[in-house]
Amino acid sequence: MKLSELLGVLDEPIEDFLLANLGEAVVAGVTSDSRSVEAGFVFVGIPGLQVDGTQFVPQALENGAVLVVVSDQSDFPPDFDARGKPILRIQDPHLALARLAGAYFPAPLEQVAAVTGTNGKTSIASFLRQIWASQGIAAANIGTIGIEGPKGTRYGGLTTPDPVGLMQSVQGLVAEGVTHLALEASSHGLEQKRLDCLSVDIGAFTNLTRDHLDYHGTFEAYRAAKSQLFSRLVRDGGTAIINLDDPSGAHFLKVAKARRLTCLTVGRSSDADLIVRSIDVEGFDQRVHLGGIWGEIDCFVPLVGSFQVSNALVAGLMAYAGGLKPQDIIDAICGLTGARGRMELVGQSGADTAIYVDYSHTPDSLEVALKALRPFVKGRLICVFGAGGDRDTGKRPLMGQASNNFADYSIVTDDNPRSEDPALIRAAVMETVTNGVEVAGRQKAISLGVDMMTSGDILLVAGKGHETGQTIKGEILPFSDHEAIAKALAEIEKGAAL
Ligand SMILES: CC(=O)N[C@H]1[C@@H](OP(=O)(O)OP(=O)(O)OC[C@H]2O[C@@H](n3ccc(=O)[nH]c3=O)[C@H](O)[C@@H]2O)O[C@H](CO)[C@@H](O)[C@@H]1O[C@H](C)C(=O)N[C@@H](C)C(=O)N[C@H](CCC(=O)O)C(=O)O
Ligand SMILES: Nc1ncnc2c1ncn2[C@@H]1O[C@H](COP(=O)(O)OP(=O)(O)OP(=O)(O)O)[C@@H](O)[C@H]1O
Ligand SMILES: N[C@H](CCC[C@H](N)C(=O)O)C(=O)O
Ligand SMILES: [Mg+2]
Repeated sequence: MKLSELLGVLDEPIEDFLLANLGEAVVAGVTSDSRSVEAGFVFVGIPGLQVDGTQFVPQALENGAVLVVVSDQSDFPPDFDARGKPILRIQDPHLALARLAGAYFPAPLEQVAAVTGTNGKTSIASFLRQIWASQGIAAANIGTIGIEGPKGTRYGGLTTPDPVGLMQSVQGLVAEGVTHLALEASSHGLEQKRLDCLSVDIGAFTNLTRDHLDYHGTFEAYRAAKSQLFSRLVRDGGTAIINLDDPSGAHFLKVAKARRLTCLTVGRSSDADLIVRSIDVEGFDQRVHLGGIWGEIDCFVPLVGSFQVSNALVAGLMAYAGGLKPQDIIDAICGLTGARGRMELVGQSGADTAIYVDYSHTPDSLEVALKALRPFVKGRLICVFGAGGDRDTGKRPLMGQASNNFADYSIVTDDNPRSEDPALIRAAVMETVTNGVEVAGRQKAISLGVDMMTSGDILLVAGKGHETGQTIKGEILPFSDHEAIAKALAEIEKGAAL
């Protein structure tokens, strides 16, 4: 692709001398990491939290960058003379990176949907892919659990990947025949415009509770970041799906209406387009009576927790917005499987017991998960959990409180301590815990939880869900809650056999 063609996707003016001198140059790649620059690459210097990418302009040019794009607010490193160099100064490098990545890695899709909110994104993206797939559509979802597509699952890193990595993945999926894509729009991703490389047809909002205040500073700023899905990202004429049961639903509806997006709402209120009239728990399944635009109809959700009803219906409305028929959607919901590590039943420690792994790592999701399990508890509800390091410190005592209030016994342990001292994180969680114990080391804590179970007990191992590693002091050590539980169960069996 020629540079002049690529630069056409930027809204900002390009100086004539750049186009005259470089317009015909063939671009060999786009990146925001100077260490990946090769001859012919366009390098975009992103002002980051640690460092301003503009500092790496000399390195990028040395590595053969055909053009570097930097913020008009940034300073070059000392002694660097920018005169006569192929440098484009623009207002918004994040947006430029996304637009350039989108143009450089074209990936024609029929439908792109993105879901935002504090909890439920991974579940909804996976459910939407499953609903599409039930109709023979080649679909994929990309997010916290990686990529799930027709050819299986690949582990991933970020909830919303950076635009270059994202577009490379999307191109791979398109080459496999994928036409429909469901994405998770994290607040970091929206703020950093990571999804601006794609044209989003359908957006959805689930719920908003405390998370990521370390990054956003205030709840209002966090909400504003999430609101960008409707205020900016969903394309003109696109559709917004909104969960009205959440207190922030009305705000998101207002934002979507201001953009004149087609709005479809779901919730218990009779104002919702899809009305949840009642939910009856039938064993580990739920029967939901719906009213509104799909008529008076029952929908069967084969998952635990009323939050999964909300997730399934948001995904259902996203599929509906894309043209699927209500009956086909309801049939597909009946066959949904939960995303890995989301309220997943992974074992038993004796008769009438159950062990669940769940990804709840916020005060609200921990409360929601514990409340979802409560109806099935005949003995005690035991909760093993911790809080992540290098993340919002304010949520730690609130997570302790959630477990204290809604579990019968709390085992407070380590999540991903990252660069922090795990003992200090545990101490912050323990501030509000009166009904439990602190245990250093996640395996030890899980083994204790499994060991103390007696008939009628349910154990919830919360916080790490699908994760296969534990980040401690910059190193990712292999760790999986699934394996830790299996190990604890094997130890009990071994003990019993002796
Ligand atoms: C807080 C956050 O969003 N951080 C992201 C951000 O890092 P940063 O701002 O610290 O970047 P930086 O290190 O200052 O570097 C600035 C720029 O210089 C470049 N650089 C750097 C060094 C060098 O030698 N050469 C060079 O060019 C970097 O590539 C970068 O473009 O930009 C990086 C490059 O895109 C991301 O990898 C990084 O994600 C980190 C790994 C991360 O942990 N992010 C988490 C918090 C995150 O994004 N989470 C969300 C939400 C999760 C959820 O709730 O589900 C997610 O979407 O996953
Ligand atoms: N609709 C919901 N409302 C409240 N809690 C939920 C909801 N859906 C899921 N949860 C809880 O939140 C946890 C995370 O769910 P999920 O992974 O689907 O959300 P997410 O938004 O993708 O999270 P993340 O931001 O970490 O990627 C689940 O394990 C469950 O405990
Ligand atoms: N996307 C979330 C995941 C948190 C998972 C939890 N296990 C933790 O480490 O806190 C984050 O990066 O904050
Ligand atoms: Mg997720």
